Amino acid sequence: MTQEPILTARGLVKRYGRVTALNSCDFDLYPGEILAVIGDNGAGKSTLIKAISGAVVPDEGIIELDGKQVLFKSPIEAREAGIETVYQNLALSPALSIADNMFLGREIRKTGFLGDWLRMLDRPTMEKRARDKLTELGLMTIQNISQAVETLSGGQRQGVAVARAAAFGSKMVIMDEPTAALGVKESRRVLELILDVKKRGLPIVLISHNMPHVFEVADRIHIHRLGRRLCVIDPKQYTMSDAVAFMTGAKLPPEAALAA
Ligand SMILES: Nc1ncnc2c1ncn2[C@@H]1O[C@H](COP(=O)(O)OP(=O)(O)OP(=O)(O)O)[C@@H](O)[C@H]1O
Repeated sequence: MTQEPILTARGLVKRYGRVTALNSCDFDLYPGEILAVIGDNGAGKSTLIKAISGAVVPDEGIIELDGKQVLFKSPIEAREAGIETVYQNLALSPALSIADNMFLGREIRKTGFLGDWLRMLDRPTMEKRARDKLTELGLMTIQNISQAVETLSGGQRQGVAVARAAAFGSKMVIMDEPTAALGVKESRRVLELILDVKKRGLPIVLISHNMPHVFEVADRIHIHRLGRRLCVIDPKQYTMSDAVAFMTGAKLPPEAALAA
């Protein structure tokens, strides 16, 4: 890779009592790429993602965003720095509308007294921005912006969560198992959405156990094993069974992948 990474991590360590969830873990995300993170259950993928997104503060190690060292003490700090995460449980409020969900926690207030003092929301602006973003991502065909999220299908909800992340993530978007709870058709739509987000220039970290999905969309695959990055592979040069063999320790990755 000739470009500089957007985000790098070196030597991350996170211990939970006697369990070492991250054991001197390195990580690199480059501009414009979809980087999949795969690994066995308990390998430490979620902990790595939490360290990058501010949900967990590592005990040791360095994270740099755009070449500057960062230490996020909360997900809000990571969000403010441009790192958006779509969690498995989506963190949407079912009873609220699509527009309200898109702006959850970052509502736009009316200007002047009404907003500053009465905390009144600028709903028309929020609805317009939500509509624009969903249209841009090809999601407006299925949704009415003031519809409650609880009336949407799983795939549509995932769409709202991804659109929200794409709308606010200025540096990168992290997606934790975005297709895990979805049917075949809905998964397809979400994969297309991920590719759309990439086309718009945002790099994506995709954590997934679904090998066909990973091999379909990823530019590079970070294989995580025993709390650290074992290797990074190009999905065009390896098969799914190679990836699983590296992940489980059945086969050692070649030197070139280890150095990646
Ligand atoms: N909050 C916590 N308290 C104690 N131990 C934890 C905590 N979070 C994670 N761990 C432990 O850290 C290790 C790594 O867990 P992590 O969830 O990061 O793995 P993972 O690769 O995401 O697994 P999975 O694919 O099953 O979600 C595991 O042994 C897990 O039990």
